Amino acid sequence: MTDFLDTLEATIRARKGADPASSYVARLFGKGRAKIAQKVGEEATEVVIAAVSESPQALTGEAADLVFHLLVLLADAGLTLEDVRAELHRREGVSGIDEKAARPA
Ligand SMILES: N=c1c2ncn([C@@H]3O[C@H](COP(=O)(O)OP(=O)(O)OP(=O)(O)O)[C@@H](O)[C@H]3O)c2ncn1[C@@H]1O[C@H](COP(=O)(O)O)[C@@H](O)[C@H]1O
Repeated sequence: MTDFLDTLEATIRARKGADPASSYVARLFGKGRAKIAQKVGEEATEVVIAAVSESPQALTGEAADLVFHLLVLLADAGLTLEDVRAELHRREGVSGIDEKAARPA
């Protein structure tokens, strides 16, 4: 699973500068960061709707759309899944409750 996400990430990165007539990802890159971010927001909203009122299959599809568009946004920002993995790894074992309590007032 992780390997496939790495492959997808590489495919997305390779679409920078590709022909927008034949590549959805190239078209998205061409629209710019704000439009890509907007798509992530829209897909997140669709995840929320599916989670509360649709089937598990619908939620799976919307979650896939969200992850895919998030990968495009990360690539546009020059970030990688490895950056996200490293951040999650850094947080490993730190309870969200403890982390929040330690924040400056
Ligand atoms: N995983 C995906 C993937 N998931 C969703 N989508 C597309 O994302 C779009 C989202 O649909 P929407 O209806 O929300 O968007 P829209 O109406 O097209 O866009 P708006 O006009 O609303 O902004 C659809 O066109 C989907 O086909 C994807 N497009 C591509 N991929 C992967 O990216 C690879 C590269 O794609 P291309 O760049 O198109 O070759 C593909 O081989 C796939 O592996």
